[in-house]
Amino acid sequence: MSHPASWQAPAIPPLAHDLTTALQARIDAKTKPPGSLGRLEDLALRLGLMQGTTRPVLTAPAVLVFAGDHGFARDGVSPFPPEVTPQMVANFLAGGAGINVFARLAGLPVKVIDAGVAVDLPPHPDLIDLKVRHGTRNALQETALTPDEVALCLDRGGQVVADLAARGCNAILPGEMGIGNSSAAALITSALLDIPLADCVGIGAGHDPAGHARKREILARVQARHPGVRDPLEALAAFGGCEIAMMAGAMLAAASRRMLVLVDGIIATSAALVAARLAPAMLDYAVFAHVSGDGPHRLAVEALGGRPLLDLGLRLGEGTGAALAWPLVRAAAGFLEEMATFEAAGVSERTGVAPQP
Ligand SMILES: O=C(O)c1ccc[n+]([C@@H]2O[C@H](COP(=O)([O-])O)[C@@H](O)[C@H]2O)c1
Ligand SMILES: Cc1cc2nc[nH]c2cc1C
Repeated sequence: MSHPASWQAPAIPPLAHDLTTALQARIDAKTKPPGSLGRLEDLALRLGLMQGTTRPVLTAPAVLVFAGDHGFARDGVSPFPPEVTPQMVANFLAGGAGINVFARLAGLPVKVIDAGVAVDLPPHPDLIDLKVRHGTRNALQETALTPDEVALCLDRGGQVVADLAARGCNAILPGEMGIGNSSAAALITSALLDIPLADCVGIGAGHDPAGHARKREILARVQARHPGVRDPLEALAAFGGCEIAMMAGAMLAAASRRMLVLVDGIIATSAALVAARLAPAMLDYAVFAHVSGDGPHRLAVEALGGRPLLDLGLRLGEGTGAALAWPLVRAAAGFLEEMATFEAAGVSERTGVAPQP
C-alpha cells in the first residue's frame, strides 16, 4: 500500500494541442455559420484534444456514486441523520433515486461504490464494495482518516476506473452520497483555496438559516482542531471523507487514461480540487457539468477555472448534474461526427459580404 505523504498521482498525458488546427477546421467545415454551436464547439474541440483524435467518440460512460459516512454527522452539521446514507444507497440500487431517473433518460448505467458507509451493505450486482472503513472518525476530535486510509481510498478510486477502462469506458460521471459530506467539502475547499471557511459553508441538504449558522460554528471548531492544513492529502486525512478521497483517486486515474471527467456539484468539486492539487493536469480532462444551487460552489468552480454547462439551481449531488449535462457532451461529439460538411451537402460557404440585390 502506498503512503499518502508519498502517494504519487498517476502521470497525466498532455492534451493533443497539435490537433487544434485540424479539429477547428473540422468543426468549421460543418454546415453552420462558424461558431454558431457556441460552447458545444469548445466542448467538441476539447474532447478531440483529450482523446488525441479529430474524431472523438464517447464509449461506455458510467455514473459512479461514491458513498461514505462522516464521524461528525451526528453533531449538527446536517439537517438529516446519517441513516439516510445507507437508505439512499438502497434507493440507488432499487433504481428509485434522482440519479437513477436522469441516468436512465440519458442511457447511462449507475454503479454505487461503498467507499465508507457506516453499516455493512448487502451485496448487489450494481454495488462495488471498496469500503475503507465504517464511516470516518469524528474530525471534531481527531483526524478523520489515517494517512494509510487516505492512500487506500485514492488507490481504490483508481481501481474502479481501471476496471471500467478495461471494459472500454472513456468517460466517467462521478457522484456521491454521504450525510455530512458538504461539511468535509467546505473544510477541504477552505483549506486548499485558502479562503475563509464561512465563505465555503453551504446549506448542504437544506439547512434553514439557524441550522446554517450552527453548521458554520461547528465547522469553525473542526477547522480550529486542525490548524494550518494546506496540503491535499492532509486535508483528506483531517476532514475526510472516504467518498471524496475515492472520487479524487477516480478522477486522477481517469485523466491518466485520457478519459473525460464530468464534474458534478459542490462535493464532487472538492474532490476535483484535491485531484488538481495532486496533479494540475487533471483539470484538462474535467468538464464542469453544472454550478450547484449551494452557494459556495460557484467560487470553487471559478477557482478551478471551470465553466459550468448548466445553472439549474440543483443541489442534490449523486451525479445528477453530470447526468443532466451528459446529452450536451454527447451532442458535442455527435455533431462533430455526424453533421454534414458544406462540401458534402452542397451548401455555399460564407462570403463575408451580403449578396447585392
Ligand atoms: O451536489 C451538490 O452541490 C450538493 C449540495 C448540497 C448537498 N448535496 C448532497 O447532500 C448530502 C450532503 O449534505 P449534508 O447537509 O448532509 O452535508 C450529500 O449526500 C450530497 O450528495 C449535494
Ligand atoms: C434524501 C436525500 C437524498 C440525497 N441524495 C444525495 N444527498 C442526499 C441527501 C438526502 C437527505
